[in-house]
Amino acid sequence: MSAIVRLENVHAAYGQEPILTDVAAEAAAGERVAVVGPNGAGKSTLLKVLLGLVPHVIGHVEVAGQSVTPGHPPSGAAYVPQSQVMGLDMPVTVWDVAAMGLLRRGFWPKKPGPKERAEVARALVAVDMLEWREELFGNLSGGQRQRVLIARALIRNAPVWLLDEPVTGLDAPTQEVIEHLIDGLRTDGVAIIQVTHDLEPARLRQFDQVWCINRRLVGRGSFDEVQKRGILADTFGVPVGKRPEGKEGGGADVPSGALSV
Ligand SMILES: Nc1ncnc2c1ncn2[C@@H]1O[C@H](COP(=O)(O)OP(=O)(O)OP(=O)(O)O)[C@@H](O)[C@H]1O
Repeated sequence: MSAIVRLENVHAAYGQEPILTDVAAEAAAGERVAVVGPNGAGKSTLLKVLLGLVPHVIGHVEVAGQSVTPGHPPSGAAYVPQSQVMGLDMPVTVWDVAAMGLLRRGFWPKKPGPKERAEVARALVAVDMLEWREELFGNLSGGQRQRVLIARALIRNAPVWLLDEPVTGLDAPTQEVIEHLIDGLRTDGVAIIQVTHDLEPARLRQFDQVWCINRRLVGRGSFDEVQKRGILADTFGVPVGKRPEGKEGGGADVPSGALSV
Protein backbone atom coordinates (compact mmCIF):
# COMPACT_ATOMS: atom_id res chain seq x y z
CA MET A 1 0.00 0.00 0.00
CA SER A 2 1.38 3.41 -0.85
CA ALA A 3 1.67 6.07 1.82
CA ILE A 4 -0.72 9.01 1.97
CA VAL A 5 1.22 10.54 4.89
CA ARG A 6 4.99 10.44 4.72
CA LEU A 7 7.75 11.90 6.89
CA GLU A 8 11.38 11.35 5.87
CA ASN A 9 14.30 12.47 8.04
CA VAL A 10 12.24 15.28 9.49
CA HIS A 11 13.76 17.76 11.95
CA ALA A 12 11.53 20.53 13.33
CA ALA A 13 11.94 23.60 15.54
CA TYR A 14 10.01 26.74 16.47
CA GLY A 15 13.23 28.62 17.26
CA GLN A 16 16.74 27.55 18.23
CA GLU A 17 15.74 24.46 20.21
CA PRO A 18 15.10 21.31 18.14
CA ILE A 19 11.71 19.84 19.03
CA LEU A 20 11.71 16.82 16.72
CA THR A 21 14.79 15.09 15.36
CA ASP A 22 15.07 12.66 12.46
CA VAL A 23 11.49 11.45 12.31
CA ALA A 24 10.62 8.94 9.59
CA ALA A 25 7.17 7.36 9.40
CA GLU A 26 4.33 6.74 7.01
CA ALA A 27 0.67 5.85 6.95
CA ALA A 28 -1.57 4.50 4.20
CA ALA A 29 -5.16 5.40 3.29
CA GLY A 30 -7.59 3.82 5.75
CA GLU A 31 -4.95 3.46 8.47
CA ARG A 32 -5.50 4.85 11.95
CA VAL A 33 -2.34 5.87 13.78
CA ALA A 34 -2.02 6.67 17.49
CA VAL A 35 0.70 9.20 18.36
CA VAL A 36 1.77 8.68 21.98
CA GLY A 37 4.47 10.09 24.24
CA PRO A 38 4.94 12.10 27.43
CA ASN A 39 4.00 15.77 27.88
CA GLY A 40 6.19 18.02 25.79
CA ALA A 41 7.39 15.12 23.61
CA GLY A 42 6.45 16.89 20.39
CA LYS A 43 3.22 15.06 19.49
CA SER A 44 1.21 18.19 18.67
CA THR A 45 4.27 19.57 16.92
CA LEU A 46 4.30 16.49 14.68
CA LEU A 47 0.71 17.22 13.61
CA LYS A 48 1.66 20.85 13.02
CA VAL A 49 4.60 19.77 10.86
CA LEU A 50 2.09 17.83 8.73
CA LEU A 51 0.03 21.02 8.50
CA GLY A 52 2.93 23.29 7.56
CA LEU A 53 2.53 25.23 10.82
CA VAL A 54 6.04 24.80 12.26
CA PRO A 55 8.41 27.48 10.99
CA HIS A 56 11.63 25.47 10.73
CA VAL A 57 11.46 22.05 9.14
CA ILE A 58 14.16 20.03 7.40
CA GLY A 59 13.36 16.79 5.57
CA HIS A 60 10.49 15.61 3.42
CA VAL A 61 6.87 15.92 4.52
CA GLU A 62 4.08 14.72 2.28
CA VAL A 63 0.32 14.68 2.83
CA ALA A 64 -2.13 13.36 0.23
CA GLY A 65 0.41 13.61 -2.56
CA GLN A 66 1.40 17.17 -1.71
CA SER A 67 4.77 18.27 -0.37
CA VAL A 68 4.29 20.25 2.82
CA THR A 69 6.59 23.14 3.66
CA PRO A 70 6.33 25.76 6.43
CA GLY A 71 3.51 28.20 5.67
CA HIS A 72 1.99 25.98 2.99
CA PRO A 73 -0.67 23.74 4.50
CA PRO A 74 -1.75 20.74 2.47
CA SER A 75 -5.23 20.98 0.95
CA GLY A 76 -5.88 17.29 1.69
CA ALA A 77 -5.76 17.50 5.49
CA ALA A 78 -8.48 18.19 8.03
CA TYR A 79 -7.31 19.24 11.49
CA VAL A 80 -9.09 18.92 14.81
CA PRO A 81 -7.05 20.79 17.44
CA GLN A 82 -7.35 20.30 21.18
CA SER A 83 -10.65 22.09 21.89
CA GLN A 84 -9.29 23.55 25.13
CA VAL A 85 -6.65 25.54 23.26
CA MET A 86 -9.23 27.26 21.05
CA GLY A 87 -9.83 30.93 21.90
CA LEU A 88 -13.21 31.15 23.59
CA ASP A 89 -13.64 34.93 23.77
CA MET A 90 -14.26 35.45 20.08
CA PRO A 91 -17.86 36.34 19.20
CA VAL A 92 -18.31 33.44 16.80
CA THR A 93 -21.25 31.10 16.65
CA VAL A 94 -21.29 27.34 16.26
CA TRP A 95 -22.31 27.89 12.62
CA ASP A 96 -19.37 30.27 12.03
CA VAL A 97 -16.84 27.79 13.42
CA ALA A 98 -18.24 24.88 11.38
CA ALA A 99 -18.34 27.06 8.24
CA MET A 100 -14.60 27.68 8.61
CA GLY A 101 -14.32 24.20 7.11
CA LEU A 102 -15.20 25.88 3.80
CA LEU A 103 -11.88 27.69 3.90
CA ARG A 104 -9.75 26.45 1.08
CA ARG A 105 -6.09 27.32 0.79
CA GLY A 106 -6.31 30.27 3.14
CA PHE A 107 -9.23 32.31 1.76
CA TRP A 108 -12.99 32.41 2.19
CA PRO A 109 -15.26 31.60 -0.70
CA LYS A 110 -16.83 34.93 -1.74
CA LYS A 111 -20.16 34.16 -0.14
CA PRO A 112 -21.33 30.71 0.93
CA GLY A 113 -24.15 29.74 -1.44
CA PRO A 114 -26.99 27.26 -0.83
CA LYS A 115 -24.70 24.31 -1.63
CA GLU A 116 -22.11 25.38 0.96
CA ARG A 117 -24.79 26.18 3.54
CA ALA A 118 -26.25 22.70 3.03
CA GLU A 119 -22.77 21.23 3.57
CA VAL A 120 -22.39 23.08 6.87
CA ALA A 121 -25.84 21.98 7.99
CA ARG A 122 -25.12 18.35 7.06
CA ALA A 123 -21.90 18.35 9.06
CA LEU A 124 -23.62 19.86 12.11
CA VAL A 125 -26.34 17.21 11.85
CA ALA A 126 -23.66 14.49 11.72
CA VAL A 127 -22.35 15.61 15.11
CA ASP A 128 -25.82 16.36 16.46
CA MET A 129 -25.16 20.08 16.89
CA LEU A 130 -27.45 21.74 14.32
CA GLU A 131 -29.87 23.00 16.92
CA TRP A 132 -26.99 24.85 18.60
CA ARG A 133 -25.99 26.69 15.42
CA GLU A 134 -26.73 30.19 16.74
CA GLU A 135 -25.03 29.64 20.11
CA LEU A 136 -21.67 31.27 20.78
CA PHE A 137 -18.87 28.72 20.48
CA GLY A 138 -17.39 29.92 23.77
CA ASN A 139 -20.60 29.06 25.62
CA LEU A 140 -20.39 25.38 24.73
CA SER A 141 -19.12 22.56 26.90
CA GLY A 142 -15.84 20.85 25.99
CA GLY A 143 -17.65 17.93 24.37
CA GLN A 144 -19.90 20.19 22.33
CA ARG A 145 -16.93 22.26 21.16
CA GLN A 146 -15.18 19.08 20.09
CA ARG A 147 -18.23 18.03 18.06
CA VAL A 148 -18.28 21.39 16.29
CA LEU A 149 -14.56 21.15 15.48
CA ILE A 150 -15.23 17.72 14.02
CA ALA A 151 -18.09 19.17 11.92
CA ARG A 152 -15.65 21.81 10.65
CA ALA A 153 -13.24 19.04 9.65
CA LEU A 154 -15.99 16.94 8.01
CA ILE A 155 -16.75 19.82 5.63
CA ARG A 156 -13.21 19.70 4.30
CA ASN A 157 -13.87 16.20 2.95
CA ALA A 158 -10.15 15.48 3.29
CA PRO A 159 -8.37 12.14 2.77
CA VAL A 160 -6.16 12.76 5.83
CA TRP A 161 -7.38 13.72 9.32
CA LEU A 162 -5.05 15.03 12.02
CA LEU A 163 -6.65 14.82 15.44
CA ASP A 164 -5.12 16.22 18.62
CA GLU A 165 -6.60 14.38 21.60
CA PRO A 166 -10.13 14.42 20.20
CA VAL A 167 -11.78 12.63 23.13
CA THR A 168 -9.67 13.78 26.09
CA GLY A 169 -11.86 15.05 28.92
CA LEU A 170 -15.13 14.03 27.28
CA ASP A 171 -17.79 11.93 28.96
CA ALA A 172 -18.17 8.31 27.87
CA PRO A 173 -21.26 8.75 25.64
CA THR A 174 -19.68 11.71 23.81
CA GLN A 175 -16.44 9.75 23.41
CA GLU A 176 -18.44 6.97 21.85
CA VAL A 177 -20.14 9.30 19.35
CA ILE A 178 -16.79 10.74 18.31
CA GLU A 179 -15.07 7.32 18.17
CA HIS A 180 -17.90 6.09 15.95
CA LEU A 181 -17.45 9.05 13.61
CA ILE A 182 -13.69 8.52 13.41
CA ASP A 183 -14.12 4.81 12.71
CA GLY A 184 -16.56 5.63 9.92
CA LEU A 185 -13.92 7.85 8.34
CA ARG A 186 -11.38 5.03 8.47
CA THR A 187 -13.87 2.70 6.78
CA ASP A 188 -14.23 5.33 4.05
CA GLY A 189 -10.45 5.14 3.45
CA VAL A 190 -9.41 8.25 5.38
CA ALA A 191 -5.97 8.10 7.02
CA ILE A 192 -6.19 9.24 10.64
CA ILE A 193 -3.23 10.44 12.67
CA GLN A 194 -4.41 10.91 16.24
CA VAL A 195 -2.56 12.17 19.29
CA THR A 196 -3.78 10.32 22.35
CA HIS A 197 -2.92 10.05 26.04
CA ASP A 198 -5.09 6.97 26.38
CA LEU A 199 -2.68 4.07 26.88
CA GLU A 200 -5.34 1.47 27.57
CA PRO A 201 -4.21 -1.61 25.59
CA ALA A 202 -7.73 -2.47 24.39
CA ARG A 203 -8.03 0.97 22.86
CA LEU A 204 -4.50 1.17 21.43
CA ARG A 205 -5.06 -2.19 19.74
CA GLN A 206 -7.78 -0.53 17.65
CA PHE A 207 -5.09 1.51 15.91
CA ASP A 208 -3.19 0.06 12.97
CA GLN A 209 0.04 1.70 14.15
CA VAL A 210 1.33 3.37 17.28
CA TRP A 211 3.96 6.06 16.76
CA CYS A 212 5.99 6.50 19.96
CA ILE A 213 7.39 10.03 20.15
CA ASN A 214 9.82 11.60 22.57
CA ARG A 215 11.49 14.40 20.63
CA ARG A 216 12.25 11.68 18.07
CA LEU A 217 10.42 8.63 16.80
CA VAL A 218 11.43 6.09 19.42
CA GLY A 219 9.68 3.40 17.38
CA ARG A 220 6.46 2.42 15.70
CA GLY A 221 4.37 -0.65 14.98
CA SER A 222 1.18 -2.25 16.22
CA PHE A 223 0.49 -1.82 19.93
CA ASP A 224 1.64 -5.38 20.63
CA GLU A 225 4.89 -4.81 18.72
CA VAL A 226 5.82 -1.55 20.45
CA GLN A 227 4.94 -2.96 23.82
CA LYS A 228 6.81 -6.25 23.37
CA ARG A 229 9.93 -4.52 22.07
CA GLY A 230 10.02 -2.17 25.08
CA ILE A 231 9.47 0.87 22.85
CA LEU A 232 6.61 2.22 24.96
CA ALA A 233 8.71 2.02 28.14
CA ASP A 234 11.64 3.74 26.37
CA THR A 235 9.32 6.46 25.14
CA PHE A 236 8.00 7.30 28.59
CA GLY A 237 11.27 6.65 30.43
CA VAL A 238 9.68 4.37 33.00
CA PRO A 239 9.25 0.61 33.08
CA VAL A 240 5.95 -0.35 31.59
CA GLY A 241 3.42 -1.31 34.23
CA LYS A 242 5.19 0.44 37.14
CA ARG A 243 4.58 3.92 38.45
CA PRO A 244 7.60 6.04 39.30
CA GLU A 245 8.21 6.66 43.04
CA GLY A 246 5.96 9.32 44.52
CA LYS A 247 3.79 9.67 41.43
CA GLU A 248 0.34 9.69 42.96
CA GLY A 249 -2.67 9.19 40.77
CA GLY A 250 -0.44 8.72 37.74
CA GLY A 251 -2.17 10.73 35.07
CA ALA A 252 -2.60 9.43 31.59
CA ASP A 253 1.01 10.07 30.58
CA VAL A 254 2.53 7.45 32.82
CA PRO A 255 2.22 3.96 31.47
CA SER A 256 0.25 2.33 34.24
CA GLY A 257 -0.69 -1.16 35.21
CA ALA A 258 -3.16 -0.97 32.36
CA LEU A 259 -0.22 -1.54 30.04
CA SER A 260 0.71 -4.87 31.60
CA VAL A 261 -0.80 -7.23 29.12
N1 LIG B 1 4.49 27.68 19.22
C1 LIG B 1 5.54 27.24 19.93
N2 LIG B 1 6.66 28.00 20.07
C2 LIG B 1 7.72 27.56 20.78
N3 LIG B 1 7.76 26.36 21.40
C3 LIG B 1 6.68 25.57 21.30
C4 LIG B 1 5.51 25.96 20.57
N4 LIG B 1 4.60 24.96 20.64
C5 LIG B 1 5.18 23.99 21.39
N5 LIG B 1 6.41 24.36 21.77
C6 LIG B 1 7.34 23.54 22.57
O1 LIG B 1 7.59 22.34 21.88
C7 LIG B 1 7.69 21.25 22.80
C8 LIG B 1 6.76 20.14 22.38
O2 LIG B 1 5.43 20.63 22.51
P1 LIG B 1 4.19 19.82 21.96
O3 LIG B 1 2.96 20.63 22.26
O4 LIG B 1 4.42 19.41 20.57
O5 LIG B 1 4.25 18.52 22.88
P2 LIG B 1 3.15 17.41 23.15
O6 LIG B 1 3.86 16.10 23.09
O7 LIG B 1 1.99 17.58 22.25
O8 LIG B 1 2.78 17.74 24.65
P3 LIG B 1 1.43 17.51 25.51
O9 LIG B 1 1.27 16.03 25.70
O10 LIG B 1 1.76 18.19 26.79
O11 LIG B 1 0.27 18.15 24.78
C9 LIG B 1 7.41 21.82 24.18
O12 LIG B 1 8.63 22.05 24.83
C10 LIG B 1 6.72 23.14 23.89
O13 LIG B 1 7.00 24.09 24.88
